Amino acid sequence: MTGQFDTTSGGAEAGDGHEAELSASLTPFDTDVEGALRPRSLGEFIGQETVREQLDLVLTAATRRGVVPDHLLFSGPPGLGKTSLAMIVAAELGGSLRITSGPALERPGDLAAMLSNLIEGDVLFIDEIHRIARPAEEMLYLAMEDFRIDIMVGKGPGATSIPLEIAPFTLVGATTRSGALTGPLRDRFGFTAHMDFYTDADLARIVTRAAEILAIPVDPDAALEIAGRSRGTPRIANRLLRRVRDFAEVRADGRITVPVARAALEVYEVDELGLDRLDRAVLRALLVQHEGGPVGLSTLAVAVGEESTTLEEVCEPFLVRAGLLARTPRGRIATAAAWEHLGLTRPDKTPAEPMLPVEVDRGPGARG
Ligand SMILES: Nc1ncnc2c1ncn2[C@@H]1O[C@H](COP(=O)(O)OP(=O)(O)OP(=O)(O)O)[C@@H](O)[C@H]1O
Repeated sequence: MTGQFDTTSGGAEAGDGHEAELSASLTPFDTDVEGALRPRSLGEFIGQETVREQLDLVLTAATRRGVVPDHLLFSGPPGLGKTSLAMIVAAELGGSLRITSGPALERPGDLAAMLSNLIEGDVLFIDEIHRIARPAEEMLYLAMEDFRIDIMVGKGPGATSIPLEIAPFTLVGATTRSGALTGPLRDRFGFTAHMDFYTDADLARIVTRAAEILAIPVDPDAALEIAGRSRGTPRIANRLLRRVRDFAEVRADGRITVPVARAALEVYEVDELGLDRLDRAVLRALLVQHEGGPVGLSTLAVAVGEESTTLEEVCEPFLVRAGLLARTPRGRIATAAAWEHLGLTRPDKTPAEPMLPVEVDRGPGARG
């Protein structure tokens, strides 16, 4: 079954100038390279076996009962396939996919317009749902539970609310911070999928699949080499593949072999663990300027000329996950693996042992 993907209308009222904003951040399957690489069915979706099995059960059972499936929440770091899964849900159900994001739903009217335009079986995808404004969130409660919204007419004491039935639909919410969702919103999802980082073997399959779609000849070992530097993330794997392809076409014969992949990734400054220049600059500042810490985040940020938030949100999660950096109450510290990775020797920071008087047992009857 193939669903339709409506990412342009956003469901907002025509002419309010808000359509593009409501649906700006996302792309349908075929508009760009990333879209072309998206898996289109659960069968094509590589890895995340548990999520796939659970989701398949939810969708199949609902289809057999002839009802719309429960609302679905996909949580996990960026680039792991939440948007792709939402598209797959719509495709598997044969419904249309309406795409928007939490920050775009500033006014409840924006959401009301989208909801009232849904037809039965549609899938409404709200990316970054943890960033939805409170009034829109409250409207969503009723919509999710009773397929109904209350439209406020008028202002002040004369204002009245008119209930409006909406078509049964499935909401798919995606979030990188499920902890930031309010309890009432989280409770209204019938199924939550926690997406994990991918194994190198799964990423190598993703690279191989993408290479086939893009008609890039790639050796299996080279796919694994790219996978190993992709930080467990399909989006990064596909991006590195495209950069390695550039290198292979310009500096080699077009085929991606292990030496070609290694040479390319050296040019793009992606090391064997997947660290980029900024990651290594952070580690170097921590090791060389601060002897491995502990050091505060803002001090590190100044040392590498970046914003603290960039360090905290972009570099740190991976450095921590790779076991190179640890957060402690006194600040960031480097692990032994970090010294080893940058090929540096840890200075001996143990303070000199104070000379303590040693008591010697000279045995009974001994004299001073
Ligand atoms: N399981 C998978 N199998 C094959 N390709 C995948 C898989 N998951 C993701 N991809 C690829 O990775 C790219 C990024 O995936 P997607 O946009 O769905 O991630 P996301 O989690 O929604 O990210 P974000 O939260 O940043 O929007 C897609 O274009 C797709 O090609």
